Amino acid sequence: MKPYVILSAAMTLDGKIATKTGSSEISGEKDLERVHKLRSDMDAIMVGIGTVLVDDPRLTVHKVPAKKEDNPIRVIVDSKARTPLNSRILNADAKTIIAVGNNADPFKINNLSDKVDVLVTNGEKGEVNLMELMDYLKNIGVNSLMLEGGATLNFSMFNEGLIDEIRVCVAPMIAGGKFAKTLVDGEGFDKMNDAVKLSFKESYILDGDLVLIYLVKNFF
Ligand SMILES: NC(=O)C1=CN([C@@H]2O[C@H](COP(=O)(O)OP(=O)(O)OC[C@H]3O[C@@H](n4cnc5c(N)ncnc54)[C@H](OP(=O)(O)O)[C@@H]3O)[C@@H](O)[C@H]2O)C=CC1
Ligand SMILES: Nc1nc(O)c(N)c(N[C@@H]2O[C@H](COP(=O)(O)O)[C@@H](O)[C@H]2O)n1
Repeated sequence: MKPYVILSAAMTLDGKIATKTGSSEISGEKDLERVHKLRSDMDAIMVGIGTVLVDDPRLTVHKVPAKKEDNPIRVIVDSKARTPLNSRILNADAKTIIAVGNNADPFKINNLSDKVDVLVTNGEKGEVNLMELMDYLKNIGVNSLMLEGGATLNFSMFNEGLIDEIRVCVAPMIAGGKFAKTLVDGEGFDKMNDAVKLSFKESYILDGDLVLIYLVKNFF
C-alpha cells in the first residue's frame, strides 16, 4: 500500500535542480504560488536529508494565504539521523516524521524523538526502506504525497516504482556544471530500455516558466 506520489521540482533548461554550490532559486513567483497551492492540497511532503542539509527548508504553505492546518505532514528520509536539531523542519508549524535506517545512532534518534516522530525502517544496507515508509504513511492516512527531491531520493523513488506523476517547472535558465544536481541522479539505469516511461498530460506557461505534467506509465 502506498500514497499517490507526485514528484514536484524546478529545473533549469539543462535539467539542473541546483548549481554546483547548491544554490536553487529557480521557480518564478507565480510558479512558487502553484507549488504552494499543491502543497496545501497534499497530505504529506517528503525530502531527503541532502536537501535538508543544503536548504534548511520549511516545507510549509507560505507563498499563498494558508492556515496552519493546510500544512502537509513533513517527511524526511534520513538513514543516519543526521537532521540538525536546529532545522526548520523540526519547528511546530507542522507535524514532522523522520524516517531513519536500522543502524542510526540511538542517541541521535532520542534527540530527534524529543521533537518529532521518528520511524525506524529496515533497509538492507541501513538506508531508509522506502517501501516500508510508503506503507507506514498510507496506514496513518496519508493518501497523497508530494516528493520535493532532491536528486538522489528522486532516483530511489523511481527505481522502486513509487512515483505516479511528475510536475516540473522548467525555468528559462542554464546552470551548467557536471557537479550540479539534476532532476534525477543516483545510480541511474543501465539501459534506455529500463528508463522510466512517461505519458504527457499537460503543459502551460507561468510568467516565462514552463510547467510540464507527466504520468508515470511503467509500473512493475
Ligand atoms: N530545484 C528543486 O526543485 C529542488 C532542488 N533540490 C536540491 O537538491 C540538492 C539535494 O539533493 P541530494 O544531494 O541528491 O539529496 P537528497 O535530498 O536526495 O537526499 C539524499 C540522501 O537521502 C538519504 N537516504 C536515505 N535513504 C535513502 C534511500 N532509500 N534512497 C535515497 N536516499 C536515501 C541518503 O543520505 P543518508 O545515507 O545520510 O541517509 C542520501 O544521500 C540540494 O542542492 C537542493 O537544493 C532539492 C529539492 C528540490
Ligand atoms: N518548486 C521549487 N522551485 C524552486 O525554485 C526550488 N528551489 C524548490 N525547492 C524545494 O522547496 C524547498 C524549500 O521550501 P521552503 O520554501 O523552505 O518551504 C527546497 O528544499 C526544495 O525542496 N522548489
